[in-house]
Amino acid sequence: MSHYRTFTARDAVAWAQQHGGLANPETLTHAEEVGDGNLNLVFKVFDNAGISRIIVKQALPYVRCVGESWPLTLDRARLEAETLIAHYQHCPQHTVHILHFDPALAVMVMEDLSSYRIWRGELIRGEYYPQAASQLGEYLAQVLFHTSDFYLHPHQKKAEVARFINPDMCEITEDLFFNDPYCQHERNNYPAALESEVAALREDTDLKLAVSALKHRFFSHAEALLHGDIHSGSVFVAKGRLKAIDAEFGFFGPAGFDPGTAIGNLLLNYCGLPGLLPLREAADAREQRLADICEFWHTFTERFQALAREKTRDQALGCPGYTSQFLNKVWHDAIGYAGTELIRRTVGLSHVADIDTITDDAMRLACQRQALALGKALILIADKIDNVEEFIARVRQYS
Ligand SMILES: Nc1ncnc2c1ncn2[C@@H]1O[C@H](COP(=O)(O)OP(=O)(O)O)[C@@H](O)[C@H]1O
Ligand SMILES: CSC[C@H]1O[C@H](OP(=O)(O)O)[C@H](O)[C@@H]1O
Repeated sequence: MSHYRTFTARDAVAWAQQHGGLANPETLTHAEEVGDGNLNLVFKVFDNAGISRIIVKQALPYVRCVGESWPLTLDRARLEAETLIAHYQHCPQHTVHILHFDPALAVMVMEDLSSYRIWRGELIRGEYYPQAASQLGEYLAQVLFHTSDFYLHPHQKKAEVARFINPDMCEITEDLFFNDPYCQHERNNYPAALESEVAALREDTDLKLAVSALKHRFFSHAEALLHGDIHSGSVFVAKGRLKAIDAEFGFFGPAGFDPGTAIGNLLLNYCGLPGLLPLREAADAREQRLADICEFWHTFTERFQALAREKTRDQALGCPGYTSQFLNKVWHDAIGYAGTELIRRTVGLSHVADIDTITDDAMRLACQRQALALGKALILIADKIDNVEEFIARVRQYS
């Protein structure tokens, strides 16, 4: 018999008092539900001075943004907590700290990051965090390397793959990224004016073949413990600091998926900027986004290479030149996955504020068209791009 019940604000306060690890838990007095994501309840728990001190997050037995007609496993809370705990072990400076997890209630208690801001909002407002991209590269290099066959003993790696089997959440990604945009589906959501571009997606056999290969690798390549949904809304930033949250899509998948999702979201912002900021500021912010992608790419590559040099345990994977060969494949995958993120956020169920909050209809449509054209091109040319300079040059071609 399950003890699950949906938390009220009062429950959240009691839970935070009991499990928040504060020296003075009685000072916690009230809570507010602030969840703005697609899936879960998130409570901020405040003290008697009105300061938010602890976060209590609970999975609902359905998809929040759709409702009870779309039931969803509560086990996603365990997968989120365990992924973040594993990532914290390898990169505490860039991962939110999970303080407590209860599987029956699907509730976790975590570090309050209210002094940070969600990166997506900052990117939309034109606020620049010059270290964020390189910190995100550091986070992904650390967590992907330390959960890969380069580092883990083969037995431990296989046990970890089993612990992080996440079929229900993976199915959402499999459908939303790789199926829906390429067929007529009731979940799709795009303006009528985009119909001819969207019909062209359905008819493009080369594109669909490339998407099939990306989906197949997502199904079958258990390379590392991914965050699984590392978009700019899953990243908190502050001056010189960055922390990842929201890892309920975590599982062992192709290492290029996370860097691809991150780059895809920087590019969605790039596409939206002309509709978000005045002309001159938008042009400057676009250059910053391209510089962000460069920083992210270089940091990830250099850190992963350095970790592989110092810490590879497997004899064959330690062969000189193998890490570079592996990383070339990771980047080819990442470019393809970035393309699928651009497309699914434009025509699929779940959009991004970087484009949807553009108030001028014609401008928003132009930005959506650019995202689609860029997404398509990236999927098709992914395997031909060998370094970030070539990648940036290709992005500029679609501007
Ligand atoms: N550790 C945290 N500290 C402060 N605010 C948080 C924290 N975690 C989540 N939030 C707030 O809750 C919102 C939704 O959280 P998120 O984990 O993205 O939920 P979902 O799983 O539903 O997508 C975030 O955008 C942020 O405003
Ligand atoms: C039906 S879930 C849609 C979408 O929502 C997730 O994002 P988030 O939880 O961060 O809001 C994820 O990107 C899913 O693809």
